Amino acid sequence: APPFQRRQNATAWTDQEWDAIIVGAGTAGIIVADRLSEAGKKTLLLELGGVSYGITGGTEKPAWLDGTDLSRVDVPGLYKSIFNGGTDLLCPADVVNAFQACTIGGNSAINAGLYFQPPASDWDDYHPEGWKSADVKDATQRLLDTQPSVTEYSMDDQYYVQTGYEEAKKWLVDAAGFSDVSFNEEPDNKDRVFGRPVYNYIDGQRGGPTRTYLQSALARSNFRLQTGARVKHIDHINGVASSVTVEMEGSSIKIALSAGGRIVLSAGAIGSPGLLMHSGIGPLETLTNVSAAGLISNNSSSWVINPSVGGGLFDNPNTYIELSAPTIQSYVQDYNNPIPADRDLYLSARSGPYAFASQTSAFWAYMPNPDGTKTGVQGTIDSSGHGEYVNNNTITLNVYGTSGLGSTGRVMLSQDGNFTPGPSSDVYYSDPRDADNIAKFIYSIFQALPQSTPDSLAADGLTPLNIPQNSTVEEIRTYITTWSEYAVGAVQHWSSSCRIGKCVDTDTKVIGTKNIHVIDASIVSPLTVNPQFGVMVAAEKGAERILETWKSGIEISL
Ligand SMILES: Cc1cc2nc3c(=O)[nH]c(=O)nc-3n(C[C@H](O)[C@H](O)[C@H](O)COP(=O)(O)OP(=O)(O)OC[C@H]3O[C@@H](n4cnc5c(N)ncnc54)[C@H](O)[C@@H]3O)c2cc1C
Repeated sequence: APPFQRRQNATAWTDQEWDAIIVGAGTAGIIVADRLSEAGKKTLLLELGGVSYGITGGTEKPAWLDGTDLSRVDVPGLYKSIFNGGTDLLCPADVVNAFQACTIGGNSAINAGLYFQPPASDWDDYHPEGWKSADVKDATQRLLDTQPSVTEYSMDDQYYVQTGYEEAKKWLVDAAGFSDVSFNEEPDNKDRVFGRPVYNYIDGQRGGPTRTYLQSALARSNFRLQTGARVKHIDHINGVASSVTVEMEGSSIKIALSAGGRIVLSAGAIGSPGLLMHSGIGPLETLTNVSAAGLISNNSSSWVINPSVGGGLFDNPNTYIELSAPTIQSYVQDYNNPIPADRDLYLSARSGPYAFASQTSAFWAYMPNPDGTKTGVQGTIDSSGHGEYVNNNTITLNVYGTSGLGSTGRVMLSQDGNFTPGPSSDVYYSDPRDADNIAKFIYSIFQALPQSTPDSLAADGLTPLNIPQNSTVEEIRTYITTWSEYAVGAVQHWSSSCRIGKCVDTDTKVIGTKNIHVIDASIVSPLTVNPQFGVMVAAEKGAERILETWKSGIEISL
C-alpha cells in the first residue's frame, strides 16, 4: 500500500457520507480538497490514476535513480521523456481524447513546471465581477505562500545550458528592444519583455500541489485520497446531487454525500465537462445523444440543460521555430543514460541540467487590435532542436498565441459509442485574426535577426531554419496554419470549457444545479501565461467561494 494510506481516514470509506467529494486529484482538485478539509469538511478526493512522485509511492524511474526515493516525476530534467510513452502516468484512451496525465497531481505531475503568475489584466479583462485581480489577490498570495515560484532552480545557484539564452537575449533585448525583466518581480508586465523562466520546483525537484497542499491534507483524519477510483457520473435530480457513481476494480459503487454536501469536479478542462454531460448536465442535443445510447442514468425530466458546458474550449496555437547559430550548443536530457557528470551533479547536489525542464528563456508581447483589444503572444526557448533539425547548433523557439485570441472550440463526445470527451476540430485558428496577429509578431521579431537563409546561415546570430528569416507575413501565416511537425500541434494547455459567469456562477457552482461545482482549468479564461499558476489561483479562490457560501447557511434540500 502507498505510504499515505496510513494517516488519513481509512475505515470503510465507501459506506460513509462525505461533506465534499472532489473528483480528480490534479492541479486544482488537490488544492480544493486541502482547503475544504482544513475548514473541517469531511473530504473525499477521488482519483482515477495511481502513484506518481516518490513521495506518493511512485516507482516508475530509469535505473540511474535506483536507490533514491525519486521517481521519474521528481526529476525536472526528465520532463520531455513523458512524450516517449511507456508510462502509467498518462490517461487511458477512453478517459479523454487528448494527451493528459491521470495520476496523483494530474498534469502538474508531468508538466514542465513553468509557473508564471498571470498579469492582473488577465483577471480584469477576461473574468467577471468577483474574479477581478483585486478579488484574487489574497488567493494568489496564499498560493505563493504555499508554493513559491523560483528563478534559481539549480541548487548551486548556477545556470546551465545557456548558449541559447545568450543568443536569444542578443536578439530580443539588444536588437529588438524587449526589456530584460525578472518575471517574478514584475508579473503584470507582459508587453515586449524577455527573461529567464520561473518554475514551481522545490529544492531541485518537481514541486506542485502534491508536494505541498496534498501533504497537509493527508495529515488530517477528515480527509481521504482514494486512487484507482474512476467517477462515471454524478447522481442528481434537477441539479441536486446525492452521490457519485464510481468504478473501482471493475465494480460500480455509489459514494454518498452528506446533507448539504458539495461535489466539486476537478477532472480537467476536457474531463469535467465530459462528466457533466455523462450526468445529464449540458447542452440538450448532447444529452439527447448520450441518453439514446443508454449512458445517462437519470430521467430526462431531471436533467439540467446548460448550453455552456464544454463551450469555449481553448488551447494555445503554437509553432516551433528551429534556430541555429555557430555559438549554440544544444542539450538533450537523456532518460536512461545521462552524461555521468550531469547525473552526479543532480544526484549529489540537485544541480545542473537535470534540475530544470530545458526552457532557457521566455518572452511576451501584445499585438493591438483595431477594436482596442489586444492579443497576447508568448515565446519559450528550449535547449535543443526538434524534428529534422537536431544538430548541435540548433534550439527550438515555441511561439504561442495566448490571451485575447478569438479561436475556441468545445468539448465533444466521441461518436464511437464510448462518448469519450475530447476537443472539437475548430480550437485553433477558427478566428482568422489570431493567425494574422501571430504571423505579424513572428515577422516583426524576424526583422531584428541578421539577414540569412536556411542555405546561407548568419555568421553571427540566429538563423531560422524552418521558416526563412526573409519570409513575408503571408508566408509565415500560411506556415503556422498548415499542419506539420512544427505547426498546429496541440500544446495540451486545455482550458476555458466551463467558464465563470457562463457555465459556473462566481461561486463556481454549475448554473442550474444546487451543489455541483467545477474548479479546474475549465473555469479560467485563456491566460497570457502557461495555465497552471492561474488554475491554482482559481482553486484557492474557488475553495474560498465554496466555504463562504457554506458558512452563510445556504440550505440544500432534496
Ligand atoms: C505535457 C504538458 C506540459 C505542460 N507544461 C506546463 C507548464 O510548464 N506550465 C504550465 O503552467 N502549464 C503546463 N501544462 C498545463 C497544465 O499542467 C494544466 O493546465 C493544469 O495542470 C491543469 O490542471 P487541472 O486541475 O485543470 O487538471 P489536471 O491537473 O489535469 O487534473 C485532472 C485530474 O482529474 C483526474 N480525473 C479525470 N477524470 C476523472 C474521473 N472520471 N474520475 C476520477 N478522476 C478523474 C485525472 O486523472 C487528473 O488527475 C502542461 C500540460 C501538459 C499536458
